[in-house]
Amino acid sequence: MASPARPSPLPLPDTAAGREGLETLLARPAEAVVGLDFDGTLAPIVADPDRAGAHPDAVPALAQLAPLVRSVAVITGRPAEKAVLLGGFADEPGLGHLTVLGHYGAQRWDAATGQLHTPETPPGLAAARAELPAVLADAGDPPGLWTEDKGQAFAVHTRRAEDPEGAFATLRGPLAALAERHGLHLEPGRLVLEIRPRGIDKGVALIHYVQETDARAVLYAGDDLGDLAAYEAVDRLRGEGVPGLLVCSGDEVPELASRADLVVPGPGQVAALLAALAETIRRTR
Ligand SMILES: O=P(O)(O)OC[C@H]1O[C@H](O[C@H]2O[C@H](CO)[C@@H](O)[C@H](O)[C@H]2O)[C@H](O)[C@@H](O)[C@@H]1O
Repeated sequence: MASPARPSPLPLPDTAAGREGLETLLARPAEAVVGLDFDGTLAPIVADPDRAGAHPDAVPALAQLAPLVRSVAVITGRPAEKAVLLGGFADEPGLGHLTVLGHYGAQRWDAATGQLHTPETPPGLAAARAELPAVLADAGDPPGLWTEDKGQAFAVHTRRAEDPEGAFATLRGPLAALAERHGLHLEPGRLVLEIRPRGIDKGVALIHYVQETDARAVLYAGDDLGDLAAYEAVDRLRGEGVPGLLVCSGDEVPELASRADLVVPGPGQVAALLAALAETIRRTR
């Protein structure tokens, strides 16, 4: 397949598989799905999760790219409605067909209908939440913790603790045991330990979305451990003949960065990549 000419801002992936994924996306954009994580990928990491917002270049870049590809999905650990709000995704020209898969794919919001589909609250969550204060107290109640109640899940943040890394390490085992006792899953992330339902992850969500849209190429960008399942899904899709490009936003999580085809410094450069993709597709079609 002939490679379309690329303008200089479009970086070249480090791997042959990534280059094939990029070339396929550029050659047949109308068959491609773009999947994007929110925090750390579209939105810079900040101390207060309620004050996270999309990078100023992210939504304009997405709005340029979305009409040129088959579909764009934001796949996030956030509740979908929270990501829509923080991202400013609703009523955005160009994003009329955006899908936001929240709670690692358990929940779905579609811009086209404005409808939000939320599953039943998982059994065990209320009991785990009630037990949390005792678990934190037994672990010495590290000062400066903040618990985010997400409805279908809850997350203990250590970013604003006196010793963020130390508190994370101290709490990981006890919170894993709490999740286990209640049939739930512990999802570790960037200075956050989240207790959420089992049975769904970003990989399952991405595979379903690619199947639903009958896509023949995929780009996925993420920054954290919760994105590893989506990376594994792209590997599986490649094995089934669907080329893919794995992008990592920043290198704070080596488990992810080491598996990426392309590492960019952060959300500003993810936005620049999306804009460069849109520009290249427009120039070469
Ligand atoms: O799947 P994502 O979209 O990446 O969401 C993962 C978690 O992101 C949020 O926490 C992270 O971002 C915060 C704001 O920048 C930061 O303060 C925190 O340290 C990060 O872990 C969010 O608060 C969680 O609910 C998401 O699960």
